[in-house]
Amino acid sequence: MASASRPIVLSGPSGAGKSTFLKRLFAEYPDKFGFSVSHTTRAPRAGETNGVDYNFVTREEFLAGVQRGEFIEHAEFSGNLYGTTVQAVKSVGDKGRICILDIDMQGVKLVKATDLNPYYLSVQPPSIGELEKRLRGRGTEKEADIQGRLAAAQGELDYAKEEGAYDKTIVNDDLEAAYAEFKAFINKVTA
Ligand SMILES: Nc1ncnc2c1ncn2[C@@H]1O[C@H](COP(=O)(O)OP(=O)(O)OP(=O)(O)O)[C@@H](O)[C@H]1O
Repeated sequence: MASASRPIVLSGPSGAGKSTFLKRLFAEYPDKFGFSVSHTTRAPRAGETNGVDYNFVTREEFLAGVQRGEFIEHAEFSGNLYGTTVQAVKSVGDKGRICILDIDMQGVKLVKATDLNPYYLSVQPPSIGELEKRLRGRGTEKEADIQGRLAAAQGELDYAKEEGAYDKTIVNDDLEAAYAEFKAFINKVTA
């Protein structure tokens, strides 16, 4: 299989800079990457298209897929099921794009149990103190939520230290330098 079709898993603590990197990457390469389309049992909202915004399915269809082992992960939020199938990730590659999965450590472990064979990339803050500063600076979370993210961050960093957990780790200290390192890795594995 051509290496260009292997997905890329991007992980690391909340606030480490994953979205910042991806925003820049997608702006630089608008046609090269894509995200998988999730499945959901919630009803489509006005303007949403099946297969584009979500794969809209019934609860029965969703649960049958789970039974068949088709989902990488799934969860229930306010009465509706949401999840990602292995096929949804493969479909991105079938359309000639490289699928990027922006997921946490639990997600990484689940992806490792599939046959997707992605590259695993960890983005890390220079320190927990700096991470806290950035999360506060972002201003998108309430105090309790920030504490939860900081508590989870240590677990993410410990997991990343395990042998073979990631193919590459980038410490996002100076943004320009870190983004350059990120881009170089992506370009190398998608060349
Ligand atoms: N190198 C950097 N130096 C200073 N601030 C940064 C740097 N990289 C990112 N930031 C800022 O830190 C905050 C967190 O970054 P970002 O939202 O990209 O994190 P994330 O890993 O995507 O988090 P989440 O998993 O919660 O989506 C943002 O406000 C961003 O602008």
